[in-house]
Amino acid sequence: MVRASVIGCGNMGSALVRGLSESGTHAVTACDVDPAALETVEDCAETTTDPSVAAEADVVVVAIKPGLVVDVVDDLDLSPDQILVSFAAGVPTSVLEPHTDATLVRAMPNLAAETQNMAAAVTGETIPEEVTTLLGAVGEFVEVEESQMDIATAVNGSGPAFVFYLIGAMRDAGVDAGLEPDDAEVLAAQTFKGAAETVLRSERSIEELIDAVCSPKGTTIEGMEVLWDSTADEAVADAVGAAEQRSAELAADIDDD
Ligand SMILES: NC(=O)C1=CN([C@@H]2O[C@H](COP(=O)(O)OP(=O)(O)OC[C@H]3O[C@@H](n4cnc5c(N)ncnc54)[C@H](O)[C@@H]3O)[C@@H](O)[C@H]2O)C=CC1
Ligand SMILES: O=C(O)[C@@H]1CCC=N1
Repeated sequence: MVRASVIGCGNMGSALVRGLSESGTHAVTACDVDPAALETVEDCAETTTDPSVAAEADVVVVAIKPGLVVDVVDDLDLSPDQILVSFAAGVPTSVLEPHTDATLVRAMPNLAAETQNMAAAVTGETIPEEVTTLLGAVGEFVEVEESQMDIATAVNGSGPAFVFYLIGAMRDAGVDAGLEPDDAEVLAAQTFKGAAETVLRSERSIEELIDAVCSPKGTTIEGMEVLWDSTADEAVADAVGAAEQRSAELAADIDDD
């Protein structure tokens, strides 16, 4: 079994550890300097506060804040037969490459790794099979150019927060009109989940799917007219654009250091 380690078991790293544990595809070592972070994953992985133990894995994933990742990678001292996967937002491959002898892959994951529903973007000249296997074990991934990583970071890395917001808005509308909060949350969240699954599985375009929900003179078309007349799409585009810009700024900050 491939040995994988996850260094940094905060929000993102712990989600990956839990998802990988559920998949059963890897022997996982979870590493964090904070024992409290390790407690959250102690049921699903070997845990250690010692990075040199995590550095023995075949695939080493670093889920460390962007400003710390270079120093952490430097200290790992990995060998050319190992693979290093960086999840750090806004940290270009060119910045990390001089600090490791391992095959380096930059990826942008998201929190849904935990439920094996992650959407990830991955970039690199050739993506080793060990990495596609790992990412595939916890969701779907697409290969992109490194120049597309800032926008991918916004769409799929930050994206879950934007979708949580939209689910909350749908829930609140239901509650305001008389649904119980718990019921409204289930209905809103399951509707997003079902709609997303439909988009992924269907041959039909999003426009065709909208059309399929809109019965002639029915309820949905009334709501869609409101959305089409609104600037909701612009607000979503602005949110994605702001996150993309911040990803590019992180890269510039790291270049300045
Ligand atoms: N939170 C998210 O949804 C996503 C985060 N990312 C990226 O993942 C990385 C981590 O983000 P979060 O999990 O949100 O941060 P976080 O702050 O929740 O977790 C970072 C963890 O790293 C640990 N850590 C710090 N220094 C360490 C060291 N030297 N050795 C071992 N562990 C160390 C901290 O104790 C903490 O538990 C960032 O680079 C971020 O850009 C990427 C996609 C999604
Ligand atoms: O907000 C952030 O910077 C990280 C990267 C993508 C999601 N969370």
